[in-house]
This record gives sequence, C-alpha cells and structure tokens, in this order.
Amino acid sequence: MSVTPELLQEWMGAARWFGGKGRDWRVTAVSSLGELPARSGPIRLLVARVEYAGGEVESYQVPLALHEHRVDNLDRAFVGEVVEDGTTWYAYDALHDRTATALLLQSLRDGATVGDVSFTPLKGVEDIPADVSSRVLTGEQSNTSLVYDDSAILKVFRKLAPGLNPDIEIHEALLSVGCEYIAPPLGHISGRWEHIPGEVVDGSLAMLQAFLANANDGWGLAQASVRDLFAEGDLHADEVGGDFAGESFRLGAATAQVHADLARALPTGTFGPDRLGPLASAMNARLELAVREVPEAAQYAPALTAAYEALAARTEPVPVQRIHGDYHLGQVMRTPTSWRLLDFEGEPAKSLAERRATDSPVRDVAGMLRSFDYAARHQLIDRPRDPQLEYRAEEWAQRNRSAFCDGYASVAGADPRADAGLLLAYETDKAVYELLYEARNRPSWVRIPLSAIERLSAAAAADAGGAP
Ligand SMILES: Nc1ncnc2c1ncn2[C@@H]1O[C@H](COP(=O)(O)OP(=O)(O)O)[C@@H](O)[C@H]1O
Ligand SMILES: O=P(O)(O)O[C@H]1O[C@H](CO)[C@@H](O[C@H]2O[C@H](CO)[C@@H](O)[C@H](O)[C@H]2O)[C@H](O)[C@H]1O
Repeated sequence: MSVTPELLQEWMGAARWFGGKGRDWRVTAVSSLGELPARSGPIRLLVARVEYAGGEVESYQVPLALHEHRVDNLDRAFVGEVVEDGTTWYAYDALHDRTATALLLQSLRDGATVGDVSFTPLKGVEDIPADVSSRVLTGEQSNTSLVYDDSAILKVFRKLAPGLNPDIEIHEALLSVGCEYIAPPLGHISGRWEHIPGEVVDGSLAMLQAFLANANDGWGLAQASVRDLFAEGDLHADEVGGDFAGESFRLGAATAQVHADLARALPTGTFGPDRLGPLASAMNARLELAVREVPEAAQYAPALTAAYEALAARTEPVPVQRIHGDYHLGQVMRTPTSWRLLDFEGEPAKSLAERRATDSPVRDVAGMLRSFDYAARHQLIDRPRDPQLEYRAEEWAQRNRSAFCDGYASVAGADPRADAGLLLAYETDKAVYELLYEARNRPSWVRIPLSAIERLSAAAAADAGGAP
C-alpha cells in the first residue's frame, strides 16, 4: 500500500492552503513525480488530484517525507502511516522536514532532474545558499513558503495549474531587463503530472528568490503611520511624525518603473472597442454577482453600470501590457534602500490564462489606491463611530493616494488620474472584487469596500451629468 488518496484526504482537509474547504470534494488519485533519497527515508514528490461534486478537477502539490520512526519534533506535520512491502513508514509534510527542504535547495543548486521534476537554477548559482536550514513562513494561505537562513525564499505552489506560473515568468522577465524593484529570482522547479485521467501536463511547482532581510511590508508600515495619526487626532496627516506621503510617492515611482520594465520585457498592445466591450461586461458581471451576495450594494449598481458602459463605448484605445494583477500594500516591501514588488501571480480566483493576459497598468494603480483607503479605514472598524477620526482617515487616504499618483507620474510621464473614466472603472472593479472577498472571508470588513462603492457611484453619476 503506497500513499493513498484516503490518507491525503483527511490531512488536506485540515490544511490552511487547501482551497476546497466547505465544498463536496474527494482526493481521487495520487501521482508520484519523483523521489529524493534522504538517509531518514525517501522524499516523495507527490501531486494529489482533487475532484469536486460538479466534476471540476484540481491538482495539489503534497511532497511527503517518509521516516522509519516517528519524529517528535515533526508531530504537527504528521500525515499518517504508509505500509509498503511490509515496512511501515511515517509520512510527514516534507516542507516542514529540514532534511527534505535542504535536499530541495541542493537539487536546485545542482540543476537536477528527478523523475518528472526539473530543478532549474538561474545563472549565478552561487547566490543559492548551501547547507542552510529552512523555516516555514507562517500566516500564508494559498502557498507554502520556506525561508532559508534569511537569504532565499522558496515559494512552493500548492494548487497547481498546467503551464508557466506568472510569478516565475514575470520575475525572470524583469530580471532580464535589470529591474531593481523586485526580490531577484534565483531559480524554479517544474514538473509533469497527470492532471486529469489521460491528460499529462507540465507546470510550475515552486520559485526560489532572494529573501529581503531587514524589510517591512507596506501594509504594516502604512498601519503604523495611520496609528500615529489617530493618536494625535487634532493634527493633520502632514503634521504627525509618521507621515507616509514620501513613501507613497516613492512607491508610485517604483510601480511606474516596474510597469515600464514589464512593457520592455513582455508583450504589449492596445484594447480597442472589440476588447473594451468584453472587459466592461466582465466588470459588470462581477458587479451583478456582488449585488446578489451583498444586496446593500444594489442601490449603487445603475451608476456603476453606466461607468462600465462608458468604458465599452470609448473609441480611444487603451494601452495594455503584463501587470501585477493583485496589487496592494501587502504585496510590496520596503528595504533599507527601496520598495520591492512581490507576488506577480495575479488575482487568485482567475484562471492561469486570465492571469497571464495583458491588461491596463491602471488596474494596478487602482489596486494600490484602494489599498490606501483600506489602510486608512481598517483601524476604525472595531471602534465606536468617531467623525473626527473618520475625517483624518479620509485625509490620510487622499494625501497618500495623491502622493502615489504624483510619484507614478514622475516616472511614467503621464498621470494616471488624467484618464479619470478609465481609473474610475478599474477602481470600481477592484472595490467590487473586495466587496465579494470581504463578504466571503471577513464580513466585518465589508464596510470598507462598500463605502468606496458609494463614493465611486456618486463620482460616476456626477461624470455622467446626473444627480448622485
Ligand atoms: N523575497 C521575499 N523576501 C522577504 N519576505 C518575503 C519575500 N517574498 C515573500 N515574502 C513574505 O511572504 C509574504 C507572502 O508572500 P507572497 O509572495 O505574497 O505569497 P502568497 O502568494 O502565498 O501570499 C509576503 O507578504 C512577505 O511578508
Ligand atoms: O492573498 P493576496 O495577498 O493575494 O490578496 C487577497 O487578500 C488580500 C487581503 O489580505 C486582499 O486585499 C484587501 O485587503 C488588504 C488588507 O488586508 C488591502 O490592503 C487591499 O487593498 C484589499 O484589496 C486582496 O484583495 C485579495 O486578493
């Protein structure tokens, strides 16, 4: 008996990275892509096939380390017992087993091929640390990241898709044009597995990149600034110690430079009426879905639909290129010298083809503008209403949104606010996405995107010349 679907089913159901919770699902097959030999026992590079009641299929990466004896300090990563040829093995999540994770890193340094798994270092293999131990980064949901000695980070994709992962594709493309505002990629792992019966596919399994030590994420930094502001409720955002506008300007400039680098490295184009129509329809479909899930939003829908119709009717083409796709303050880190952009995987719910498609860079600008709004308002969620703090929050959001756009314009040469209709449509689409995200994941946060939708619908109505 080797690793069975039943064994994985129970363990995966409790794993934080498993996306199918709450649905009717079953593990129906386990494929072994290869095996790394360790003294303690084999490391199996496995993929589990998950089938849902409606017939949908997903593949999940579940490398296991088999040990002949129970390992006390791996207890929390225990998956179950596996009996093979009369031997009982104790199976653990290999990503928590330091012997296994050291072997993954060594295989990357070696550029090894193990069964159906290829380990590809980028040039400069000396940048890949050797003989270092790893720790699992906590707090993540969809992937599992391993930090090696604070010098490299291996992002192991759990839910796999056939094809090249956009995080790998974009990082390597940006490296090729010398982009400074990323954590440099160091290599990747790819594999071949049977995704559905009879269909063997190739796809990305993991990405190794430099770890940004001594860096802070943008969300944490922005929160600190807002906390300072709220502590001094009678001072303006530019008068308190933690003013963030300089950082927002620099972040805008870094974002514009990354967009310029992406346009140099990967395909670009324009959306004419034939593409703007479907884009506006997709935005409107998301709005309709959100209204079904959050009926309170229905009152704002007519004005927002009108804004999407204006996008569809536009005759001037919209420049498009590869973008980040899920851009917010949690996706950027400030090192002692500059901002760096992380996680180019795109919007998690979209298909791989959609996430690799070209789009307007205004989608990213809109994402970050929404994030400034979140940063300003989220500390007010659990407090009794305080008009003074609400006023300050609005002021902080405006100041930083504006500084970000100024910084963007200083590099791009064009101000994203200049095309107000386009920015409004993308910002609305992001706020609608957030409304769904919050309704499903953090219902107490719904107020943040909902109040943005109210403001955006008033702006849309004013643009259309009607009453808000
Ligand atoms: N290169 C890096 N250096 C330092 N920390 C990183 C790096 N990459 C990711 N992180 C940390 O891990 C978190 C999650 O990374 P991310 O790429 O967004 O993964 P996920 O797609 O699973 O959310 C980031 O918010 C950041 O705190
Ligand atoms: O998991 P990801 O980082 O890919 O992104 C998803 O989760 C984000 C929440 O962590 C969500 O972002 C929203 O909340 C942020 C604050 O927690 C805020 O800064 C963002 O502006 C807001 O969109 C993101 O939308 C979602 O895709």
